Amino acid sequence: MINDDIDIDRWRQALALRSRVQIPDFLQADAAEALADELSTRTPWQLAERSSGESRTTPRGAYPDDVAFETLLKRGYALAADQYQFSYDSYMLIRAAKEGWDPDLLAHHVLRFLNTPMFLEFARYLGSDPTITHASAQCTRYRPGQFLMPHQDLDVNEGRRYAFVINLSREWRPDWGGQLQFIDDATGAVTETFLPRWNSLSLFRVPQTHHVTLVSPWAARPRHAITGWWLARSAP
Ligand SMILES: O=C(O)CCC(=O)C(=O)O
Ligand SMILES: [Fe+2]
Repeated sequence: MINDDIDIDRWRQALALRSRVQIPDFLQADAAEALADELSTRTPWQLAERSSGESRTTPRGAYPDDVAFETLLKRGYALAADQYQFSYDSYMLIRAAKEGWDPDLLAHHVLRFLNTPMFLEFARYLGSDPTITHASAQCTRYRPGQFLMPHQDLDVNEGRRYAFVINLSREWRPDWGGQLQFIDDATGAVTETFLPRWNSLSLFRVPQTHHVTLVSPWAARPRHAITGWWLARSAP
């Protein structure tokens, strides 16, 4: 599933030095194509957002219509002036696997692959982190107007060591927004921007302050990704 030509030692060094990297051509081309096709045509998305003041995910099969979607976005924008907000579409692979949702989806293979001994060995080596034992993953989609405000990915229970994003939207333009940016807590400066480039892996050590900028109204397609964390956990 991963591209055999990745220069692992080069990225390992860069990651150790800078705590984040973006690796191009991460998946084998046919896997990237097949997953991207599934994300854009067959994934049963649920909307995750906080416009009620608390995080909510719409029930399966009840994705809001355009009017309701716009209403929720506008409510979220109003609250975003002084509180943490986000709006993105999610397909929760861990929950889906546990509950037996949609067994024909290819995305299930990704979660399984990320948890094979071989991949976890690769993750520990690439991240110079012997504590990594598991990976979580979800599919995500950011449509025009959706966003994820600054946060650090800290989760006391989960043991998140690295965050990863496999970007699966083709020919993403910088003016389409949807950029993963890293913020210096002391100065507020943007220290690095990762465009969601086709088939790149954005990988960074947790915690770091980061956000996903608003996807522009004129973006020609949604921003699709498979994202999650490499975890240090004692039990499954
Ligand atoms: O999609 C991305 O680039 C990052 C997503 C993220 O930060 C998160 O889901 O916590
Ligand atoms: Fe994050």
